[in-house]
Amino acid sequence: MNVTSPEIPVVVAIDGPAGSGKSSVSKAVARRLGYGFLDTGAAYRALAWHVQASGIDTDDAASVVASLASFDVRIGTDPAGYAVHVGDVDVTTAIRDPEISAVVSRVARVPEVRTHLIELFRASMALESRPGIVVEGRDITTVVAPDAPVRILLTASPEVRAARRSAELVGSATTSVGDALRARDEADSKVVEFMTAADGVTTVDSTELDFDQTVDAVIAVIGNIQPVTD
Ligand SMILES: Nc1ncnc2c1ncn2[C@@H]1O[C@H](COP(=O)(O)OP(=O)(O)OP(=O)(O)O)[C@@H](O)[C@H]1O
Ligand SMILES: Nc1ccn([C@@H]2O[C@H](COP(=O)(O)O)[C@@H](O)[C@H]2O)c(=O)n1
Repeated sequence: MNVTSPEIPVVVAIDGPAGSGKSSVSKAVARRLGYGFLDTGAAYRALAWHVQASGIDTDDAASVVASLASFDVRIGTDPAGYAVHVGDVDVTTAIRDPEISAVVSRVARVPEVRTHLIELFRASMALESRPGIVVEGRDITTVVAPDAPVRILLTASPEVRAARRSAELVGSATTSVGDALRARDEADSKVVEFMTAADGVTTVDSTELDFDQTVDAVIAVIGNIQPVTD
């Protein structure tokens, strides 16, 4: 596959449902290829954190939109030194809290929020200095970077996703974790389509694959991208 210019980073777009392995697999792929890594869900999570920290109700769309003016988010694209900041606060760990997962869809459904964050994502992609960038989320293959040379839908069965996620969360039963994933997918699906692959998008189903096999499967899809040298 050819890419138009050596200066423009190759974009690998990856979407998928909650807990499908998007961030961990994308980060590992980026590290292997020497690419950048952009976790777009982290921006929506950071906004949910900012809204709550500002004492705003996440259901109050007008106030959520107003909060964008003070939302100073920075998401690094170094897969080895991944960190998320809002202003001076390192929120890398805080935004993974199940409390944030439970409310993030409420801010992500607001159209002005999506427009604002999509602009930030595109700016970050354009500024990437590595030869490529793996960008993961829900609408990367369809809205953020529909022309990306590589577009992947990363899936796994709901049972396997719940089991993997509950293994991360000490003291959480698989059934309640599964319910939370399902509720988030249901809410997010009303806004963007990520449960089925759009035209031209390759599905990688990791249900029967271990982590390394999944990374290999994604890298196999990326295949032989060759930057065009003039
Ligand atoms: N193929 C795999 N085999 C085993 N474990 C996996 C595999 N893929 C991902 N995992 C594990 O599943 C868990 C969920 O992965 P991850 O957090 O990357 O998913 P995600 O899609 O980014 O989730 P979310 O949408 O909630 O942010 C992690 O513990 C990760 O290590
Ligand atoms: N492109 C995206 C990415 C994420 N979202 C919203 O953010 C939430 C958190 O995303 P994770 O990938 O960290 O799970 C997700 O549930 C969506 O509400 C989005 O809308 N678009």
